[in-house]
Amino acid sequence: MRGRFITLEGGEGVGKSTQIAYARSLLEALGQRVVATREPGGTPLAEAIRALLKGETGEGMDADTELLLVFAARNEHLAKVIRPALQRGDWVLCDRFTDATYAYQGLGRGLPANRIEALEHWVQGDLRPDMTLLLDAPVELGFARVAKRGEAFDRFEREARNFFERVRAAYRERAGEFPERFRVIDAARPQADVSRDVRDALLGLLPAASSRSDAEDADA
Ligand SMILES: Nc1ncnc2c1ncn2[C@@H]1O[C@H](COP(=O)(O)OP(=O)(O)OP(=O)(O)O)[C@@H](O)[C@H]1O
Ligand SMILES: Cc1cn([C@H]2C[C@H](O)[C@@H](COP(=O)(O)O)O2)c(=O)[nH]c1=O
Repeated sequence: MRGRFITLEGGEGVGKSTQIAYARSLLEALGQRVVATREPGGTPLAEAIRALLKGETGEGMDADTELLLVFAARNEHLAKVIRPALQRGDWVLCDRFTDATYAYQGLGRGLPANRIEALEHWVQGDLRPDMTLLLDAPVELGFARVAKRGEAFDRFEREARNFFERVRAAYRERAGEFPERFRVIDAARPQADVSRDVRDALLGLLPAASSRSDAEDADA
């Protein structure tokens, strides 16, 4: 049986990594095999591309170069990690995927959607996430959380506020376009409230045999 492909999306600092860690421990406690991964990244080569994208060379980057690097990393990640895991029947929890490309390189950078669609079709074929959890929160709230980490901002995080407003708007548009796939979660609330919504969304994908009370035991 093919596994489940779940992506978490949203702007900077909304809590994606936090909720992936939560989802992983919940699913593992329910006896599921889980691969938790991220984009860009997830393999040594894709992580090296991530470092280039995040700006470790210190030079700027043409928007089309950025788009091509994102999809080069994605192709490697799909070939080495995501497709094999799904073929084994595992759950794949991925911190960002192609919706991020539509948000950041599409509305954010202003690249035309048909350029992204062409690469999506080439690299993914018909593979799409089974479910996408969009953690939605005001841009300033996400940045306040990122700032608390006390780390230097990367090449994306140094973009202007209106870039991230476009990213947020693009994610919300995508959620409206694909309502069967997206669950929009208000990520401005305390962590435990967000996790409850994540749990409810995931339980909806589990076979009926894994009951809600099992999940409540795992959560305790
Ligand atoms: N609901 C929440 N309320 C308050 N703080 C939170 C919440 N969720 C996560 N945090 C904290 O906010 C910070 C950012 O969270 P996290 O790293 O999970 O976000 P992210 O979306 O993965 O960030 P990035 O976009 O940088 O990858 C962390 O310090 C985390 O502990
Ligand atoms: C998948 C993907 C990612 N990005 C950007 C978005 C973020 O600023 C960084 C990833 O770092 P984070 O720790 O997850 O915040 O990469 C992008 O521009 N396009 C994409 O497709």
